[in-house]
Amino acid sequence: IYLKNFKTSKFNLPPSPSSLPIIGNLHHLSGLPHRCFHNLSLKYGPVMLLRLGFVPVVVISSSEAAEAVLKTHDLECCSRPKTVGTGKLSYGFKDISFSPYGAYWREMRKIAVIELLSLKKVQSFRVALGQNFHVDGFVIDQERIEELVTDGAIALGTFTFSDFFPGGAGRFLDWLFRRNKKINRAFKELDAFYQHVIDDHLKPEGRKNKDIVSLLLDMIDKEDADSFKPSMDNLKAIVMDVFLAGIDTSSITMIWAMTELVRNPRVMKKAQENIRITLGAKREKITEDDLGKVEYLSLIIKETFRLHPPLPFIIPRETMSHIKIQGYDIPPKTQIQVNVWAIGRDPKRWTDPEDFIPERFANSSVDFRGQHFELLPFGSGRRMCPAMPMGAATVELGLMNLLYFFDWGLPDGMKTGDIDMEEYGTLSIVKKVPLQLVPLRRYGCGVQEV
Ligand code: HEM
Repeated sequence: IYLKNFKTSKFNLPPSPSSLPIIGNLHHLSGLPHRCFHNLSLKYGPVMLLRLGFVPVVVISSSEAAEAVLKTHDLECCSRPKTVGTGKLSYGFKDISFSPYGAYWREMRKIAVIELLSLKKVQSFRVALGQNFHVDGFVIDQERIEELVTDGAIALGTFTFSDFFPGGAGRFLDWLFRRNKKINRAFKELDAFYQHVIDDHLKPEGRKNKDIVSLLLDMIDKEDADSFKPSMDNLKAIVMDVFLAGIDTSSITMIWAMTELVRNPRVMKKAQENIRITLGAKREKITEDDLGKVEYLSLIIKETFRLHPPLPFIIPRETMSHIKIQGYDIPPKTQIQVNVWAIGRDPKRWTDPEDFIPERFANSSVDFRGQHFELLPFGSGRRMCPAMPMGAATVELGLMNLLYFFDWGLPDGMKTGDIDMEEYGTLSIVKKVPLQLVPLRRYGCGVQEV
């Protein structure tokens, strides 16, 4: 498996006059791919070609090239490549995130945007999952649920040999090295969990809950012949999207935000002062009505998304026809990986790119809604995250609660310099060593030592 400078690839028309240097054998490249490709892009440019087996993969690492893919050529780049892992966990591409572009995806996405993921549904979604965590007799408890989110996200991002060597050879290697084992195990447990959630909703008292699952069950029951009728597999596939794409991404962002705040006491202090002054003393509760009130918190969230986008490569795209990106020819069926992590740390775009400085967004119109290609945590274009308002609101509400009600410190003997920043994961990137914080004082209704 070789990584080549894209300029030297056979896709480049007219052919590049330069020779065909091989940058390196993948075995010699160390670190997680988003970091590794960031370093390579600084040397070789923002558009690179990677060959994985028989599959050409183009890696994009600048805001200009990302704009060309996600805006100028959005329609030609809005399908998704199929992998064994995504196919298995999405019940044969019956979800929204991994289904190829076409009529089926359009139908599912419409339902998601109109019915399921609008901001007013945040509350009902939360209640639905909360109830189902604690049903007696079901082996999956809160702790296992948390692990399942991680295992599922890892299975989605796991590559098998068949993904890059289609046909018998790939299948044989997968069988030999048991590459599908983890994917199948995660699928089995997740499927049992979704089934349990559905069974619970089918009980008379469960149907009263107007949440994402009961909405889909209502659609299955509908007699109307003209409207789209999801199957049980559709339903489970969408619950998979919500469960893995939704929960994982928001919690990862909150953890990285708290990590950066503890490492940067000046920012933490300013954030808490801003939140407490804006919301007033003696609050018992902070709710959705408080969203958008604290300007400095919105800067912190942008800065967290810049340095730690939970999906460092947005979900991969696949070209559907021939396109040209910055003068390079890219044929159909090429996988495109947009490295938003690298774009967020591009030294040409950001001053002191590695430092956590929320103030860089003050007096700036740059936000994460898919119109500014230097900050793309939710992607952009037709396949952009349909739940962006819900995802951003969940992060803001979580942080506001943590920062208003508590002062935070590190466990005894630990200094800010000791906080481990290592990352871990395949599709979504989490903090490898769990963040440990100690609540020191409680605010609201009088200050108390904890
Ligand atoms: C902080 C929170 C979140 C982040 C950073 C995030 C990020 C993303 C990204 C980068 C994509 C791919 C976009 C592209 O290809 O251009 C995506 C797609 C998607 N996200 Fe999110 N997401 C978040 C929250 C959520 C939540 C809460 C849900 C569901 C409840 C959700 C459901 C989806 C779905 C269904 C897709 C696939 C869209 C499609 O392929 O048409 N996401 N998300």
